[in-house]
Amino acid sequence: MSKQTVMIIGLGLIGSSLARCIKKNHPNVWICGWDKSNETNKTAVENKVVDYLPESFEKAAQASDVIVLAVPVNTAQYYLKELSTIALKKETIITDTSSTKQEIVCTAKGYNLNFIGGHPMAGSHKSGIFACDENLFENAYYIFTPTKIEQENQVKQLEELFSGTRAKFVQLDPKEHDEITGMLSHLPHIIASGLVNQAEGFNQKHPRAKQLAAGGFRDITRIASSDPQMWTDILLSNRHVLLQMLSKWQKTTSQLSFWLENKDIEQIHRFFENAKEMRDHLPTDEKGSIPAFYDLFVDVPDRPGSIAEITSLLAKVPISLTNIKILETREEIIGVLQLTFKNEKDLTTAKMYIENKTDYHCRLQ
Ligand SMILES: NC(=O)C1=CN([C@@H]2O[C@H](COP(=O)(O)OP(=O)(O)OC[C@H]3O[C@@H](n4cnc5c(N)ncnc54)[C@H](O)[C@@H]3O)[C@@H](O)[C@H]2O)C=CC1
Ligand SMILES: O=C(O)C(=O)Cc1ccc(O)cc1
Repeated sequence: MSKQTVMIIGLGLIGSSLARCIKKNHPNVWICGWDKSNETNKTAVENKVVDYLPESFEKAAQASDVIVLAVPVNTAQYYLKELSTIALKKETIITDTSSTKQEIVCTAKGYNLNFIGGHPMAGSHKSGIFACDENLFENAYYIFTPTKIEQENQVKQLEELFSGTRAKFVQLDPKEHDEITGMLSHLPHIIASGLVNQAEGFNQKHPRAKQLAAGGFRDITRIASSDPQMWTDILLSNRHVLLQMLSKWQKTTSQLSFWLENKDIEQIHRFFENAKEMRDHLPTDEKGSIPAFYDLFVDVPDRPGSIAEITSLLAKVPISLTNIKILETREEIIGVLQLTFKNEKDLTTAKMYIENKTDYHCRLQ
């Protein structure tokens, strides 16, 4: 029997990370990559993210057992149309990674394609192949949106193929998927970007504000650094759901204005109390739709080599440090080192190590 062939269209953050996950558990699967960017294609082959780049899109699609669309939402629609004109193998499964599901599932149905919508609910504000991370999906939810009972077996095949993601596979109806992600992912992106935009005007009037931006503002606006084109596509694709959510959000802000005008202490307190109650009971040990980022902030003193001291100290400990960033927020110190870990255990171990072996001050926010 010939090797199973998987074609991945779009080798950016999600496509390249998925390719690595497939290879991890299925080294014999033959992965063929297709991206519009020559540089990305070159990087993918050089780093063995994919096995080969075909010359003919049509021939590659015909030879594939699974085709993964890991391109922007609108582009995925275009590829469905292309694939509908090609005589694929009867059993070939087409899946995607798009952040919205109703539109694409409907398009695929229109073309009578053997399509199973997919959405790994993990990612990053980074994009492109250089952000490739084979641990990106670990413990995150990976949603499939099959629409026919007969697809059950094919969902199992995809789960097996993607088992290297170590994600938690779940199934949702496409409409429910878009409502949930609208609430938990798309609306938060709108609000985060709105806050940053509002602060931009404010900063012009108060130049020192930017320097002081830290803590809460930084935390809740991280996702505003995401790719603008990707989010334009997502919003337009889920516009019906988001229009309803934005209208509800407007009611929330009007309500707050009203309480403030009337100095309604009780209502304002209840507003924060409700939110705290809900937030405190969210699961914390999984990525889910609210990505878990385990950050440790270390105040770095004005001493040469202090950053190197911390990083070399952590290199001796078996923990997974996923990101290091230097934040300059206070004038009396060089800055604050933001260390991001994969999980809470690693964060706690690192904090203990730094506190035991140095005199640097560690904070969780
Ligand atoms: N970034 C994230 O955190 C997540 C993104 N998604 C979804 O996954 C999909 C891919 O997102 P990312 O990998 O983050 O984006 P990305 O920007 O990192 O990668 C997209 C890739 O598609 C390629 N591409 C664009 N147009 C193309 C075309 N016409 N033909 C071939 N290749 C083309 C680009 O060159 C790029 O390499 C999107 O639909 C996004 O909504 C899903 C979960 C998380
Ligand atoms: O970086 C973050 O916090 C994200 O929100 C990542 C993300 C982006 C798009 C998705 O469809 C799912 C997850």
